[in-house]
Amino acid sequence: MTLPFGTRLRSAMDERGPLCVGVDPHAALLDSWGLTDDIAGLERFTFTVVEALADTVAVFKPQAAFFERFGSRGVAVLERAVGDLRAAGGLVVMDAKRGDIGSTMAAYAEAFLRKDSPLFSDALTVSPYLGYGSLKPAVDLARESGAGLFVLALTSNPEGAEVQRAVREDGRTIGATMLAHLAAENAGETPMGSFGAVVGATLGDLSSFDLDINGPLLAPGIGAQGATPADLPAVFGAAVRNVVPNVSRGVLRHGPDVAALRDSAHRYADEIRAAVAG
Ligand SMILES: O=c1ccn([C@@H]2O[C@H](COP(=O)(O)O)[C@@H](O)[C@H]2O)c(=O)[nH]1
Repeated sequence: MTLPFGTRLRSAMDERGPLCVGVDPHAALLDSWGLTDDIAGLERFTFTVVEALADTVAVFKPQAAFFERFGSRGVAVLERAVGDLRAAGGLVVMDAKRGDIGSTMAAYAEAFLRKDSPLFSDALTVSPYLGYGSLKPAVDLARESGAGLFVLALTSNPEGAEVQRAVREDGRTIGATMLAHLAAENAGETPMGSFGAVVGATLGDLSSFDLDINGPLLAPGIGAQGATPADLPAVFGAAVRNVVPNVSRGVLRHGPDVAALRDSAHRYADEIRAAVAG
């Protein structure tokens, strides 16, 4: 029987360190690695990351858009990468940010969260901006498959505030409302639930939000977007223990040298561990 995502995530971060590396084959990164911006370049980039990091990093977050831009052949590379990363013991959070009316959401959920799907991932990022309830098919299938979700709550980009900090009639912000839904989803789970929030590491002091959702907080924004591991305690407060810090370009820019990629990931993991232990 598959253990729930929250349980597997806690073990993976305890064993391999609290780091999520993004697999984001930007055209600019392919170029800086001396690769062509085509399927051959995509494959070389992706499987170099797999070779360098699959056996040492806890969590990987492939950004689906960078594979989808090459059509079906790009998606085939993504499928193989997900399989290889999982086979080497890494957890895969598919960053596809899916969200739609419930009946369509059920199909998105099948694509990423049904155990025999070619793109089955340990967790999926989802957008709740068609209403949190529209995510129910994904919540239900994730529970059945032992997978997880990361719901966009307080994103790392400055534009997110106009939606996520908007205040509802009951006085709560939209972001706080999403966090409350997730806390309800995770109630009573140990060591933590499987339903996480995306909360940017770039956002400064978040003490006005209740981040205690008893679930993981996926924190993009470290490295290229300007946040650092040392910022994490001030941003997340007591919830820092449940933070899954993501670094994409900050690690990937060290390729294509396999040893340099590994060194960079280990440095980030060490810095994050020190900051969290603080
Ligand atoms: O709020 C969000 C949600 C997702 N992302 C994604 O994370 C990575 C960040 O990449 P860096 O190179 O480390 O900046 C990327 O895939 C984004 O789409 C985010 O940045 N913010």
